[in-house]
Amino acid sequence: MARRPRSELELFNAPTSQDPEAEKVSKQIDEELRKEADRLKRKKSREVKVMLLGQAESGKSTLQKQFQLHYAAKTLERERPTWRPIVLFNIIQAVRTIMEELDLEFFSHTQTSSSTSNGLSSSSSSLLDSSISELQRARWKADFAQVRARLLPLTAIEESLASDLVGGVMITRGRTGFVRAGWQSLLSGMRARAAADNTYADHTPGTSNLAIKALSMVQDDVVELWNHPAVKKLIKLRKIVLQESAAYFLNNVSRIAISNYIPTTEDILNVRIQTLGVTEHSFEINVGGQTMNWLLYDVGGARHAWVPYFDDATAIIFLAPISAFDQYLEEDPRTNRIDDSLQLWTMVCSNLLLKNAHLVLMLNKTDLLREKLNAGIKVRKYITSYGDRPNTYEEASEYFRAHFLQVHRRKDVGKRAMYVHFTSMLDVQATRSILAIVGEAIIRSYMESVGLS
Ligand SMILES: Nc1nc2c(ncn2[C@@H]2O[C@H](COP(=O)(O)OP(=O)(O)OP(=O)(O)O)[C@@H](O)[C@H]2O)c(=O)[nH]1
Ligand SMILES: [Mg+2]
Repeated sequence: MARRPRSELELFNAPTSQDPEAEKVSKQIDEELRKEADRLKRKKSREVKVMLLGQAESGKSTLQKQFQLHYAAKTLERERPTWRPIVLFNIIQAVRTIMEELDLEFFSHTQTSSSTSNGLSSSSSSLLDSSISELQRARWKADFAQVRARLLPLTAIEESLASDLVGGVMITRGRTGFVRAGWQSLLSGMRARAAADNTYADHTPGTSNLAIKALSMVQDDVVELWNHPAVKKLIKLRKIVLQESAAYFLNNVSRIAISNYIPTTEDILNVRIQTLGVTEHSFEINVGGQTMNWLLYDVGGARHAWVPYFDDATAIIFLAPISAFDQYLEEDPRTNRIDDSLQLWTMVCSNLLLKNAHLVLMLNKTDLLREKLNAGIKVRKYITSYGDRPNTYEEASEYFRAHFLQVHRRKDVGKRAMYVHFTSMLDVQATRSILAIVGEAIIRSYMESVGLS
């Protein structure tokens, strides 16, 4: 007859050690505990902890997606539909931001002068005034009034889409329009479910289907708005400031506005959603014949308060977006974003708690840097110390690299070697090669740290 498993209480009240049966059970338990401890020790000894650091929007989550793409492609495949509402959210956010700025431009300025000959008032504080005629302005205002009315049903969905994403928590309506705490747990819940049932379903179907429908009905208006000369002009004048990925999504509206839309890998890499807190991602990665469990910690924003929890990190990958030379911090508009990155990098290099971590520096968004320089944006205008150097990609990228290297040379408390890469996290092929190099270097450093080299 099969023996009934003993309950914990029975084991607790088990006969004394003279009882051979009890001794056998006790030995068995000891053996199992030892095995479990061994297993945990083995697992821990194969764990590579990597912390992703860098200012907000530096590309940490995008790097995490690239890791996933190269080392756990199946999971990314399963998650595809869960990015659908977020893509839609990014599009609606962009449309709403443009509309708000146009509203301010055309309808909210202090009207100073009296009516003009065509019956429209002219405003004195408009940014566009200096560069366009009154007639032009009146035409644009009329264009916008029409488009605005047609786009209202689309922008009205933003909040319910957002509240679906955050499980009803809340969403801000600022430029970044970030989603507050809650979305990650929901998204990871959705991912877990998608992974578990292996389905390809959107887990917020109601609202995102509604959003797709609304988008498909007004897609021509979205395109018209996006290509309108007034919008282009206000973007150039930096009156309208959109997320970096807005242009990508607005240029792809007709592809996305279909009922069976599933985000492509490029869409997923372009999505912008702020990470809050720390998210852990685990991958089995085989580097040089060794399969290790990599734990990637994606730290939202520049929250260095988390650093003490990662004093056992094998490596830190620090991302510095070098395209940001003409941008300032949202929370402190006097701080240039490259300066901010250098300050954070100084903190990382000089942090004693992290002194054993292998350092990798990724000078990211090189594609955007190129674009900006090609468009004639001058580094010197924003960073005076750039002086008379040529405004070329080669010169500027080298200039930024030298600054980061200098900080490392002066501030590194661990006397570590440092690996620098120029990256564009949207470039799948180039990132694949860089991840292979970075992976090997991290494993080598890991082996040295555990005395296996
Ligand atoms: N053009 C370009 N865009 C990039 C690159 N890397 C990231 N992005 C985009 O930049 C935006 C911000 O990237 P994220 O990965 O969300 O930034 P993050 O560092 O995780 O930001 P937080 O979560 O706020 O800390 C996203 O829209 C990305 O698609 C790059 O190399 N080039
Ligand atoms: Mg992030």
